Amino acid sequence: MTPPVITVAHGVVGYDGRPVLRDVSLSVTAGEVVAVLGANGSGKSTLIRAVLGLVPLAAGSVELFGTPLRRFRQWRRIGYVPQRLGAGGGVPATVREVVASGRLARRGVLRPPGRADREAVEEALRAVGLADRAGDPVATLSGGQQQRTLIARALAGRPELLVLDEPTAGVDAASQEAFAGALRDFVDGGGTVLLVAHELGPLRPLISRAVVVHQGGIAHDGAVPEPAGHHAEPDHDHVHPHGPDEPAGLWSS
Ligand SMILES: Nc1ncnc2c1ncn2[C@@H]1O[C@H](COP(=O)(O)OP(=O)(O)OP(=O)(O)O)[C@@H](O)[C@H]1O
Repeated sequence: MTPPVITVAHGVVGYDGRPVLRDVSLSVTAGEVVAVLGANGSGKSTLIRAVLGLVPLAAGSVELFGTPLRRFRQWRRIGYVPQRLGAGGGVPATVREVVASGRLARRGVLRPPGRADREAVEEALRAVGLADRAGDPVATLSGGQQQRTLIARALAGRPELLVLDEPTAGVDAASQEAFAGALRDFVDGGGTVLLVAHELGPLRPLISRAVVVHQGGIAHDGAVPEPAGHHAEPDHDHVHPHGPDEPAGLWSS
């Protein structure tokens, strides 16, 4: 049997001795699109950073593609888009250069890019709707377009797993739609996705499962919860898949 793409078993993470994740277990199988939801500071980013080995576990274990994290070396199978580019300080790189950097893990730094590299870069640029901006300096793009550039960089490496931290936060509607389209193509091609989100927006129909992080644990793992505003509707009387002690405003924080 194929092992899960991600397995976290009883993961504990703390910063400076202060626990952030207490006992988190999570398994993601190939082809799933899992959204990690929760209020600000609940530990969503910490969870995905622990999955990637970017923060150490105080206890518990992580496996990627069936291999314990400490022995895992096949990083080309994973594309990661962190939360923000930051102000950038006027990086002169063009959109195409940034996206092409996503091929480095595959081709190595010293070998010049080949046709497969160039094709993967152009395809990724098309996937996120930035082919016409490829020659422009990244600094001249909107925040949403810069975020799409990072997503294209991850896609250019042709990963099997995409890990995205708030890919659509503060991103304009056009970029959100473009991103949703690129993600759909990726998933249709057999890709697996783990993403942190505050609001799902156009991503919503793509999400197969939601994991809600609350007070250092997983408060819900299953169907995508309704947006918070929905609760105010007068005809809102269906039974929730999650417990009655669920925190309000998971979506509005
Ligand atoms: N490097 C760090 N050192 C110390 N504390 C940290 C560090 N990173 C995060 N924290 C703290 O850990 C807690 C969880 O942070 P995390 O970024 O995982 O939450 P989050 O759910 O992703 O929040 P947000 O929605 O604001 O991005 C917060 O209280 C945060 O201040």
